[in-house]
Amino acid sequence: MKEAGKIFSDLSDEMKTFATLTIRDLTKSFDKQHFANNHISLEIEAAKITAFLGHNGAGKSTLLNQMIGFTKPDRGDVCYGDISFVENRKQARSMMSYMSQQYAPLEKLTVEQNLEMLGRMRGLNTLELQKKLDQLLTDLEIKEYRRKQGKDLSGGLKRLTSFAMALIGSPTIILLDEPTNDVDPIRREKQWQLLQKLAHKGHTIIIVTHNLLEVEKYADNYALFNHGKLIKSGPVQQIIYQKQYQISFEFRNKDSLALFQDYTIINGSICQIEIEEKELTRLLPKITQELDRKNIFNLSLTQKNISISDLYREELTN
Ligand SMILES: Nc1ncnc2c1ncn2[C@@H]1O[C@H](COP(=O)(O)OP(=O)(O)OP(=O)(O)O)[C@@H](O)[C@H]1O
Repeated sequence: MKEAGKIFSDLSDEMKTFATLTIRDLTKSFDKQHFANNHISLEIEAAKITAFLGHNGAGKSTLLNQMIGFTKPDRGDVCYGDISFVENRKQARSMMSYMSQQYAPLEKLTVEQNLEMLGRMRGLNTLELQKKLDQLLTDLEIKEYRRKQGKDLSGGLKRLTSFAMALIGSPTIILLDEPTNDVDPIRREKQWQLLQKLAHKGHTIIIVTHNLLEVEKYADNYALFNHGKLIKSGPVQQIIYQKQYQISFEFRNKDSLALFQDYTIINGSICQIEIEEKELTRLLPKITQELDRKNIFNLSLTQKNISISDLYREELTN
């Protein structure tokens, strides 16, 4: 097993040595009846943004809490390369930053004092600290609020300060629980752009979010959870490139619809079927046959790409 401190001390600001974060059989029950996390196994790539998705109560925050070591798993492990974060909680916390759903800025400290505190804890010297702090405030367009105390910030500005606190000092692994909530559309874009920059440098970014449009636009990978279980995971682009076809036609005789399993009837005379690309070649000849028998009129075929919202609905609604 590699020495725990070794990988971390090797990392410079422009970090190059990154490992996969491996979650193995992670299980947690708070009441011995329901699983908040139910035997989760997942590999999280370095240099990527991975979005954790799922309904309220699906277990996403519990998983983050176990990764950083705030919650002890009943079983399982989280490993960064060869380092077990469950066995080395201190190590986990020195390599990770965590932005929780609750606001982080201390109320009596100003925005910059909050950031300075975190930057110093992560080992930045005065020069580096000022540079990073200025850069973050500029990138997030919150420079004008730098001398405001935590208690005087709006909800969105608290969220942005918490976000900057998670990023300052460029931790190797960054865990973010709903960081774009309450934030205006322009600054949200800035948040995602910052995360993409960090991912390009090799950082592991994990973000819990309910904003599927943002996931589609900015995240590399997704993991979908339901009732404590991991349902599906993979690259976001893999979903988007799956094609689905929508066939619709006008029918005279309902008997002709017996050919198809799932269809929707619109206005009593139009049948609509959604099929995947691989099903298209099987179904089209049948439909054409029906056309020949003059039961089907006005056939139309449209192609649509599947979005992450389609996948979410398909997997999580019955
Ligand atoms: N400290 C705790 N004590 C008891 N139950 C808890 C605790 N933390 C979480 N839970 C329960 O574990 C389950 C998962 O909660 P969790 O907060 O991880 O879900 P989530 O996916 O992050 O939800 P949301 O999207 O609403 O933030 C829920 O049933 C929740 O009530």
